[in-house]
Amino acid sequence: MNLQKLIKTLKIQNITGKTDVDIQDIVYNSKFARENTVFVALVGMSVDGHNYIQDAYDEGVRVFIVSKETDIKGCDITLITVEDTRDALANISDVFFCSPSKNITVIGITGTKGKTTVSNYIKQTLDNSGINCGVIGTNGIFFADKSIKTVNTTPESYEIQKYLRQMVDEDIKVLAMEVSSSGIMMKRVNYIDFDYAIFTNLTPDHIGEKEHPTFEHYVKCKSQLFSMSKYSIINQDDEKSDIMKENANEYMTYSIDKESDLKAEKIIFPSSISNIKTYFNVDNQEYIVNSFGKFGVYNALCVIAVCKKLGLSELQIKNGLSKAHVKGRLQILNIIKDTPIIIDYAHNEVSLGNILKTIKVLNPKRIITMFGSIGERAKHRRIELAEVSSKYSDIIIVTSDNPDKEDMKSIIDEIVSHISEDKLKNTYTYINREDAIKKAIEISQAGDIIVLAGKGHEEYQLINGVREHFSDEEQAVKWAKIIKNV
Ligand SMILES: CC(=O)N[C@H]1[C@@H](OP(=O)(O)OP(=O)(O)OC[C@H]2O[C@@H](n3ccc(=O)[nH]c3=O)[C@H](O)[C@@H]2O)O[C@H](CO)[C@@H](O)[C@@H]1O[C@H](C)C(=O)N[C@@H](C)C(=O)N[C@H](CCC(=O)O)C(=O)O
Ligand SMILES: Nc1ncnc2c1ncn2[C@@H]1O[C@H](COP(=O)(O)OP(=O)(O)OP(=O)(O)O)[C@@H](O)[C@H]1O
Repeated sequence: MNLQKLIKTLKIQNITGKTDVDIQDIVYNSKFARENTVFVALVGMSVDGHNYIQDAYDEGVRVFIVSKETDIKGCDITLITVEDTRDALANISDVFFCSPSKNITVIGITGTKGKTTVSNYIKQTLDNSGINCGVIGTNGIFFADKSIKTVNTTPESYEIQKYLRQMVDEDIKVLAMEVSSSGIMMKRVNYIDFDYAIFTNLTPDHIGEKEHPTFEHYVKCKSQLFSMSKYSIINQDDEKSDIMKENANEYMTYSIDKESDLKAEKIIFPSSISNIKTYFNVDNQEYIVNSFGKFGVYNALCVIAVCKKLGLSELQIKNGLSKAHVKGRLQILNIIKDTPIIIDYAHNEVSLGNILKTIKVLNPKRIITMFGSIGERAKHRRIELAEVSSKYSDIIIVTSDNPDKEDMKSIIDEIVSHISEDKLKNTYTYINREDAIKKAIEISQAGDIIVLAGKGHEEYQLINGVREHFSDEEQAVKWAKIIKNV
């Protein structure tokens, strides 16, 4: 594409050098820099992309988009200065891939919890009715027969636009995309033409270094999605629903407790862990969701609301929803007789609390909870997870969960220091997550429920910047076979 065309809608402060040049791709990491590309210098949380302009030049790049002064000189350079390079990256990526979001129905899902579950339920329900749907989110990017791993829940704008283009070209009709607050803050979803925005819920999370400075900032970032979208679907029961409504253009609401446009009634929660189906009615129609707790119903309501808007019949929605499952979300392994193992991505207070509270109602002999907490970020979770697990578990096993460059033992010690006095005697610690899973299985007895929390679908452990292969499911199956002879 000609550079003049690529930057035609960019808000440019200053430009030097020639613009009548051919551009074959866009890069924002010098490691991928090559001839005939534009390098966009992003100011990151760890380093500043402007420091890599020379590296990109050495690799052959001659066109740079920057927001600061740079030392780079040369008569062959085109230097475009803008106020915000993240917004510029989103802008030119949209232009480069010919605005694909205008040719596909885009559903953005935001909220502290439920994004992955709702987006995958939507995909499975639509696919089941013959409407091709793609997903972008924590578990990866999925469309047609493609499955691409993601580092971020909401990838960089360039990647979103690139995969949107591929989806449109592959005749995908709908995209269900998780929109994280960091994604909004980092302008990764700017210039996307959202048809629907779904609000699941909001509680304090992702606050701290490298994320949001305050809860208010987190709320504000989330709420921006609703002004970007044509139509919003909002959880009426959530305390923050008013802020989302204020930002919405047109909206409808869903609920369990308050009055709303789509209210779940006659809810029957599962009475046994071996069959976790929840039944409920909406407008006198019975629906089933493979989940438990109120949150399972809230997630299902999001799916019903958006699928109705997309024109699916009640029967189509019922059929699709009743079959929907998501890897690592309330995934139950019934491999040890009378001792179910639940693998769940719960890694903050709300999600772990929800699961443990719901399990408690099923009256297990004991709840054995294994978890850790991420290194370097969201440090408040260490206190919250310790407190919530102390409240509902009989036995606690604290271990590692993506420590990255932080010392694993000190994270574990910090968690343990917040476990309640009465639960300390029933608390074990293992730096190695495999040892922790082994211990949980070793001490389990018939009637217990084991909860392996935090990693869900993840197939790695992030240690010192390296993703080493690790899967809770694989380890649980392995040690159940060895210890319990299953
Ligand atoms: C803290 C943070 O947000 N970091 C994100 C950031 O990573 P980064 O550390 O590589 O950025 P950086 O190192 O400061 O680099 C700045 C710029 O220099 C460039 N660079 C860097 C090195 C080099 O040699 N050459 C070079 O050009 C980089 O490509 C980048 O453009 O940019 C990367 C690429 O876009 C992201 O993958 C990465 O997300 C990390 C993995 C992360 O943990 N992000 C979290 C906070 C996050 O975004 N989470 C949300 C979910 C949470 C929520 O619900 O809000 C998500 O959507 O995933
Ligand atoms: N609507 C909900 N409300 C509260 N908790 C939920 C909800 N839906 C799912 N959960 C719990 O939170 C965990 C994470 O769910 P899910 O991955 O769908 O949320 P998410 O918003 O994508 O999370 P994250 O931002 O951590 O990626 C689930 O495994 C479940 O324990």
